Amino acid sequence: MGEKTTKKCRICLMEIETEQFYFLHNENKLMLQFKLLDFLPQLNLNITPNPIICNGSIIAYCKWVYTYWERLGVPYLEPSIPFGTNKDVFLVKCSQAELAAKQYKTAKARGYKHVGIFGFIRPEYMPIDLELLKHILVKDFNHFTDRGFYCNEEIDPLAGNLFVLNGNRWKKIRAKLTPTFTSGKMKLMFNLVVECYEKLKKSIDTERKKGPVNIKNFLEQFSIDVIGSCAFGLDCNSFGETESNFWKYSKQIFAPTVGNIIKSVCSVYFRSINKFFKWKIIPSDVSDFFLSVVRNSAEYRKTNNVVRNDFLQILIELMKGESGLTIEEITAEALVFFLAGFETSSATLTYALLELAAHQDIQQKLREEVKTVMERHNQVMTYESLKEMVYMQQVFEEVLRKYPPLSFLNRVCTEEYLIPNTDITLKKGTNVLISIMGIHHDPEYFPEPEKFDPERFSLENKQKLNHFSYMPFGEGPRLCIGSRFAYLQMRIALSSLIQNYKFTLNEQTKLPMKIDPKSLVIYPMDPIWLDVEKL
Ligand code: HEM
Repeated sequence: MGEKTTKKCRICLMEIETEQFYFLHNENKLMLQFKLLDFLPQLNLNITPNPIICNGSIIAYCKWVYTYWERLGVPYLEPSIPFGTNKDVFLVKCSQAELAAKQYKTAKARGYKHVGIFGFIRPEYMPIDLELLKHILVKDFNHFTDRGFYCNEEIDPLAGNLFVLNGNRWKKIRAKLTPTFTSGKMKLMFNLVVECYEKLKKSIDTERKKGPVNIKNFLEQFSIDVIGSCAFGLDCNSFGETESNFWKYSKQIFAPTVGNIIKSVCSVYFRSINKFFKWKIIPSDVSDFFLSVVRNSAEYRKTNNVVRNDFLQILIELMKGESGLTIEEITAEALVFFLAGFETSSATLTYALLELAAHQDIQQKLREEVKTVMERHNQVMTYESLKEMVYMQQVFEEVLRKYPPLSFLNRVCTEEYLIPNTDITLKKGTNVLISIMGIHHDPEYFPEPEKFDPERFSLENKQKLNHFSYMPFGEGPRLCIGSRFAYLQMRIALSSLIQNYKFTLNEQTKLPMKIDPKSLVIYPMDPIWLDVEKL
């Protein structure tokens, strides 16, 4: 065994083995270290602390921080040292989505219009009142332009993507990418998605003969194929026997390893730690893989005069001209289309099939609509024919209400902000958390929220909805850029599946379904087993 290296704690001056540094060392001390890293450069103090004073002062410091919202006059939820109000997420008892929804529900039940919470020792603000939401997301957007994630484009170029970028950098890239998602561009990608669906169908056909199908896996593979084809110009062969590199590296980004979890937590709550250690969000081998895929595809297309109707082609075009994007920038965007689009779309399709299997009457009604529209179009599926499937849209809207894949929105206060109709000022740097799941499950807006009922989104009922009570794709200038594409692939898959197969719940499916507490997107923890009968 090699020699163990040690590191000296900068607060209590103890020697600790490097690999155990984060885990065995007292968490509280670590928290204070984190916080001091934020403040030390500004204070310019020469501190020589000792362990006993350190422990006591940490607790005192946390207690003082936890009076933050009280001092500001904002009602708050009771925190505990050192997790703040995030304890259940950290003990992996529930997902961040469920916790935020619970916090929303508690605050609403107490009649609060907004509530203060704490991510460790960082105060976070959660608006409850829909008018406040409207201000933060739309009317006063210039005070909340960023999500507040850490990103260092110099050492981690692929992390500098649309989802993470801040301020003017975000504005510039968003303006360049917006034309990528027009209806015209979506139409051009239609056939690429249909090709991926054909592979899904073939593979479901083989699998269903063997017994119940774990539908979640199949829809994941379909989504990977779609985005691999459209954003990277690749045939990912996710349904193949051997594991493709694309599948392997993609999974690596989402893997809930201890390292990934620490980095993600720090990138939201302790940004200065990421800055200090120069941590990369995207591991080097993953970055190298995606960069080489995009570089090779771009060069191949240029040399062989190949033009393909996909995102990559549009991104390659954006490299032209003086202010054109670099190869790193276009790779970062192709990658974010994948990261933001893969699990969200596959989770929505999975929940749709789960609900349809549990509600045979809704499944049959949807099948009849698909058949009628297909007959009207001589059995030819087109971009336009899919849009005629009004009930299917209602089904998706209800699925996205009940299971919003990205179930909370992040913003950070980028300029001091006077909360409307109060004398309370939010400080620059305050994190804002909006619980979409909480709002979508609020009986004031959606009576009997646990009931799956696509009629909520009939033309007539939709008109009665408060716009800000339903936002599965977010709201304001930072809303999801890829919703059209998500709908394109989801409509193609669902209409074809429903036309060809009947889905029923298999007894192996555990209900009520549990959400994976380690996943950021609300994702089923266990497989969803369905019996699939060919029609
Ligand atoms: C059912 C599928 C999807 C859902 C529910 C969803 C939901 C969301 C939500 C809630 C946000 C945050 C919006 C906000 O902060 O206001 C977001 C942002 C984003 N989404 Fe999606 N999304 C989906 C599919 C996709 C797809 C397919 C793509 C790309 C091809 C995509 C690309 C993005 C990007 C790039 C952002 C960041 C936008 C920005 O900050 O300017 N999403 N999405």
